[in-house]
Formats: sequence, structure tokens, C-alpha cells
Amino acid sequence: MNQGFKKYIPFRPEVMLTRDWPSRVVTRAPVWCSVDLRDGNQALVDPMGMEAKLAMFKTLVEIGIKEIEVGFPSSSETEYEIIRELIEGGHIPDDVTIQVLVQARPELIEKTFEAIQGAKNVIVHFYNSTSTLQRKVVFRSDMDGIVDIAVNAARLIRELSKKMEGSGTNLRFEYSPESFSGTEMDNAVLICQRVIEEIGATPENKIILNLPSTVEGSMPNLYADQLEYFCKRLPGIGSAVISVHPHNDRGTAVATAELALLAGAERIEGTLFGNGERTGNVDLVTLAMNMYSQGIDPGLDFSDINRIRDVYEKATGMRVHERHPYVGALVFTAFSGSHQDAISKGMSYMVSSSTPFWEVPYLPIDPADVGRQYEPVIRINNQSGKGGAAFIMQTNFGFDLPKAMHPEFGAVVKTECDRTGTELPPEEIFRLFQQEYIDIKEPYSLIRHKFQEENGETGEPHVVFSGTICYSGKNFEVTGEGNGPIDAFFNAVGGMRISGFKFLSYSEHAVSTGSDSMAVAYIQLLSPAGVPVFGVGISHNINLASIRGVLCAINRAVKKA
Ligand SMILES: CC(=O)SCCNC(=O)CCNC(=O)[C@H](O)C(C)(C)COP(=O)(O)OP(=O)(O)OC[C@H]1O[C@@H](n2cnc3c(N)ncnc32)[C@H](O)[C@@H]1OP(=O)(O)O
Ligand SMILES: CC(C)C(=O)C(=O)O
Ligand SMILES: [Mg+2]
Repeated sequence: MNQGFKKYIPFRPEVMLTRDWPSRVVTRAPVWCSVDLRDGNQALVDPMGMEAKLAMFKTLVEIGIKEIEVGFPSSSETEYEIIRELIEGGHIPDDVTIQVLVQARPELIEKTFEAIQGAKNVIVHFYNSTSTLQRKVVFRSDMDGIVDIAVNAARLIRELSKKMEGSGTNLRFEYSPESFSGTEMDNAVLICQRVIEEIGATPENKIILNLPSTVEGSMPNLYADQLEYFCKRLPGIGSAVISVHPHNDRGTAVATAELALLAGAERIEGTLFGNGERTGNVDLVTLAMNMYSQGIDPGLDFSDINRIRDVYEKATGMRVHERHPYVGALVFTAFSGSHQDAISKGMSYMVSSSTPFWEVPYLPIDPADVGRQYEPVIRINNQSGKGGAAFIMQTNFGFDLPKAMHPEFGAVVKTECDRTGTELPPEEIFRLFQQEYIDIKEPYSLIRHKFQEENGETGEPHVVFSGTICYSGKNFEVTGEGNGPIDAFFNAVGGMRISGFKFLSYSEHAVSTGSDSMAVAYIQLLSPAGVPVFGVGISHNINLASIRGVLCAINRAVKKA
């Protein structure tokens, strides 16, 4: 047995006697901040260049994100130049604030202030790590030393911003005690309190305190406990906006962010589709759409999610997974029979009931809300049921198969799925339908036909059928009369060894084939052996469609006998 787990130190929860967050609910959207161009960018194999960053920035603005961390200007000339282009090139709308990140180091802070000259709205975001582990192995310092790093940076930032007064730049500040979730909460409170004082934050001019789970190291409820503990104990909390910045190391960043909103967070930093260091930052798309699906306006526009995904994939070189919530190629698709059945019934219910709500099983949101209405919701493989094949025939080709026919055609499709072992695309489903019902011309086929309709003495309809039927290569002239075309046809062919069939059901509808419109008839007969069997006939003429349907059913019954 692998004993490797013994080397890991378990997370030590904050001691909480009472907690308020579990009984709260989320009722409104937080302030969203995108860190795609910084945290997302720093995690890429090839960081974004000018073109990619500008394209992503434009898309983030179009989505409606008002605070965008555009980079780490002191990190490289590339980063610096991109930020200058954003400012000088007029790419930043007046209601959007750019955010720039910097370590709590004087030379880097100075360079950062150079980079932001001329911008209208800027958040200068500075950070230093405060965790027990980083104090020990990276900074080799006690807590006082770590507090000094943050306080000195805050002092310099205040001085440099004083010099910018009157320049037209609206400056705000953000401080992150990086690795907050790995820090003793009393130490996190202490350092943030000192930063608030040093930077001179007030309730009118708040500082953003961003509390990252830089490396996600606990269950989301324990992070929520930390946050509530911090908020309840921080003197001067009225001078701060509480922000969170969850990473996804345990795969629970979304839950962490959601519980953080309950515990006091007002702002969330994350990225599109969760790109970012290691397993990524919290995914803003999932968070926003989770709110949307609870009837809360997230204030972000993801109505054209495919376009946003395309911009993202091109800019980052990353791929969005097929199962990614709300976005992945397969998330609005069902292969399995019971899901297809329920979705198809839910779709019908939406039309027949006119409900103002979205009430479709297995689809948490209406795919149309993210611009996904045109893709197939139902796809067919050997996990699919009869309803799925019927749904494809209806939605893709306009054939409304009678319910009693679903098991029969479903079995044809299932056999083919088992044979190929692969998904069957809609064209293949239609080819099977054609092969099974339309192309079957043996042993009986209709060579020539004529109907004469007249009213009988008492006014009831009277139809005479006459025609030529080919049976196994030999032609037979037949005539028959009846009270309708099917009846007359039955009587005409009654002598041709096809007596013994009983008529069970009939339905028909129009189907458009390109610009043309045809009639399609579904005929169900009971064979002499007592087996119900369907036939399908198509023609411009409904009478001809019906008798083609009868012959199809007979031919199929003979073939199966
Ligand atoms: C959790 C996060 O995502 S934080 C953001 C991380 N992002 C990045 O690092 C991307 C951009 N970074 C860079 O380009 C470079 O790291 C630079 C330009 C910022 C700094 O480069 P350099 O000084 O050459 O190297 P490096 O990053 O290794 O610096 C490490 C030094 O900074 C110190 N340091 C690291 N972070 C901080 C901080 N936030 N505040 C103060 N000092 C810090 C380290 O303790 C170390 O000090 P030492 O030299 O005394 O041992
Ligand atoms: C710089 C900070 C906010 C960060 O990215 C993190 O802690 O993950
Ligand atoms: Mg981060």
C-alpha cells in the first residue's frame, strides 16, 4: 500500500464557534474582475502578444467586465508596451478600469506607475505572500518582516499616487496577502489592517482587499469559514472591498467562490473558462451562468459563447473541454435513451404549455441563451432509445413518426449502432429510414395505378382502384372497389396471396423536400402471422402515398416472415 499520503500536512481549520454564511443565499452578482491577461497569461506556454491581448481585452469589455487586470507591467518590455498601447491607442472605454499587478518591491512599483500614465481609471494591485510556508521557505522572515514589506510598498504607492494628483487618472488600490488561505487568520487581519492604515483607505475611498486561495488547500466550507472569520475581525473593514481570487487545485474553485459570496465577498477575480496557474483560476463563465440559471442577472453577457470561446482559444492556445459547463461541445447533447426521451418531452411541454419558465429535464439552461440553439441536442449511438431516432427524424427531416412506430424504427437504428459501434449522424438515420421503408420494392411493386372517385347512391364516397402490380418479376392487372383508396386497393390485391393482412392504423402529414411539399403516409398492418408491421409511402398525391405505404408494410412483413 502506498504510504505517500503520510507526507502531507492536513489543512488546519480556523476555530469557529458560530458561522453565519451557511444560512445565507446569493441574491446578486458580485463585482467581476478578469485576470485573464495577467494570471491567465502568466500560466501559458507562450504568453499572449500584443494582438492576442488586444483581442481578449476587447472581448472582455464586450462581455461587460468593468475591472480588467491587464498585466504585470514591470515584468517585461512586452507587458509594458501592451499596457501603453491599451492606454495610448484608446482601447479602454471610460467605464472600464484597468488593473496592474506588482510585487511589493520599490523598483517594480516605480516602473508600474510609469506604465499607467495617462490612463483614466486604474487599480494598482500589489501583493506579497503571507503564508506560514512562504514565510518559512521563501522569505525566511517572521511576520513582522512580512508586514514591513507590505507597509513599505503601501507607503511608496501612496507617495507616487500623490504625485499623480491632478493628472486626470482616477487611482484605486488593491492589496493581496498572497496565499491568504495558507495564512493564520489573525496574521492576515494584522497585515491588512496595517495596509489599510498606511495607504489611507476610508469608507469613501476604499481599498480592495483581495484574499486569494493562491493554492487551493481545503474544502470550500473551510475557506468560507476563514473569510467570515477575517471579515468579522478586521478593524476598518468599512474601508475595504472584500475580493476573492480562488484557484482550482482541488477542483472546487467555483464552490469556493460561491461560498465566499455567502461569507462576505463582494468581488471575484477569475478568468474565462478557468485558465490560470496550474489547474487554473476560478471560471467566470461558470460562476456567472450558475447565477443566471438561478434567476439572478450576472451582469455579464455570454449570449454568444461560441464566439467568446473562439477568441479565447486563439489568444491562449488552450482548448475548452467538451464537458466544460455551459460551453463544452457536448454539454447540450444527450446520447442516452432516457435522457433523450425526457428532453424531447420537455421540449414539447415548453411549446404546448407556454410556460414562462425553462422546464426541460436534463438541460439546466436553455441552450439558446448561450447561442447554442442550432446544434443537435439529441445524438444517436447504442445508448440511445427509440425516442431519439424519432426526434432526429422529426427535427432534422420533418417526418413525424407515429408513436406506435417508434419501437420498430428504434430497433432498426439500434441494430445499426451495434453493428458499427459508433455514433450515427442524422444523415445516416435518414438513410436507414429510406432503406427500411422507402426503397423496399420487393416482392410487390406498383407499376401503374388509377383511382376513380364517385359518390354512391346514398352520398357516401366510393373509390375504384385499377392498376398493375408486379410480383416477383411478373405483372398482374388488378381492380377493386371500396369506400376509400386504401379499402379499394386492399380489395384489388386481395387475391394476390396477400389476403390475411388486417388494417390497424393510418396517419399522414405533409413533408417539405426542398422547395417541394409531399404527403407521407404511415400504414400499420397486422400480418397473417399476427405481427404488427409499419409501412411508409411518399408521394405528391396522398392516395398514392397511402397505397405505397400499404405495399411497403406488406413487403416488410413478407421479408420478415
Ligand atoms: C500568485 C501569483 O500569481 S503572483 C504573480 C506572479 N507572476 C509573475 O511572477 C510573473 C511576472 N514576474 C516576473 O517577470 C518576475 O518574477 C519579476 C520581474 C516580477 C521579478 O523578477 P526577478 O526579481 O528577476 O526574479 P524573481 O521573481 O525570482 O524574484 C524573487 C525575489 O523577489 C521576492 N519576492 C517575490 N514576490 C515578492 C513580493 N510579492 N513582494 C516582495 N518581494 C517578493 C522573493 O522573495 C525573491 O527575493 P530574493 O531575491 O531576495 O530571494
Ligand atoms: C497575485 C495574487 C492575487 C495571485 O494571483 C494569487 O494569489 O493567486
Ligand atoms: Mg492567482
